[in-house]
Amino acid sequence: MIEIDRISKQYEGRNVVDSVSMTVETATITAIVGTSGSGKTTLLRMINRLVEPSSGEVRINGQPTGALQPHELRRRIGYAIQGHGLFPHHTVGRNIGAVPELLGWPGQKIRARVDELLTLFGMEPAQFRDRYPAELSGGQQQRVGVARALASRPDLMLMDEPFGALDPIIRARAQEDLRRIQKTLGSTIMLVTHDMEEAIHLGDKVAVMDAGRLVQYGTPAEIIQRPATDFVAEMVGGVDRPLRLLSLVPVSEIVEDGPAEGAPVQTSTNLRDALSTCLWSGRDALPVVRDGAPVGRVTLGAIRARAEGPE
Ligand SMILES: Nc1ncnc2c1ncn2[C@@H]1O[C@H](COP(=O)(O)OP(=O)(O)OP(=O)(O)O)[C@@H](O)[C@H]1O
Repeated sequence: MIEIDRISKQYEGRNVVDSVSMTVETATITAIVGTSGSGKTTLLRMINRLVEPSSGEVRINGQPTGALQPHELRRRIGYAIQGHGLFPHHTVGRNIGAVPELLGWPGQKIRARVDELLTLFGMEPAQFRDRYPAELSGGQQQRVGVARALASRPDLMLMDEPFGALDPIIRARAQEDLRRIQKTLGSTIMLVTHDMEEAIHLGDKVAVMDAGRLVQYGTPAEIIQRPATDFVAEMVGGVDRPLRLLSLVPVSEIVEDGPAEGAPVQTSTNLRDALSTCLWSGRDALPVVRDGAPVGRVTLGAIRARAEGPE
């Protein structure tokens, strides 16, 4: 568990981060979102003490970060930045193994971890281990950057706009990869983004920053349904709020008994996709299957009711 306790940063007498408190549960993703200059990066960097807080403290599993030595902090907190920050003259393998090497791990253990991470990221170790960053695509470099930050199995992984430099298609893939790997490894991740869509898509919790203050901290559904301030409402965007809400809910939640015609959807399909299938195919109910076996139907009426808010 990560506890951020009334942490502030002043520059030239101005609070750029103003008494932010939040608790981050282990094995979750927290997305810190806000406009430019709202203090997101400063908040993130106070967690690994790249920026020294003016006041307040951060505790990792109960231990204040101020009491940890720099090498301890490096081991316990991974950090990945936009543009990847890879060492250009080191191979992929050395880049990923950089922190374990610093920590004095035996070579065999480093190599095993490098190969494990490359495999998790869908990059064949034999093919990629000895390449240099310049010989990789942008998406591959991004994956190596994240793999490097995860290599020492940190208690916490900090990511600053990790997908900022990627084009939208690669970005969606990269987000999915991160989700999958986070679940596999049980990592605790805090990431900064200026994109509310990305925050809602990736975060178990979303922290909205405005002018140095944490204005709302909640689940994506809470942020969408009950924005705490006009600013949050504006960031979420009023118009397609129901659609965003639907994209968070799987069909399994509102499946009911009864018949329906045509091609089925999976229980894991989200309601936004089910709605577009209904509208696209002109049906007011869709059969639902789980692992190929019929389990009932989902109706347009039930999707609409769900879009209007929780019962
Ligand atoms: N070293 C510094 N000295 C003085 N002011 C700073 C310093 N670092 C950041 N600031 C100011 O603090 C405020 C918050 O900056 P920060 O980088 O945390 O915001 P951000 O939300 O991450 O913005 P962006 O999305 O543009 O990166 C800004 O007004 C910035 O100009």
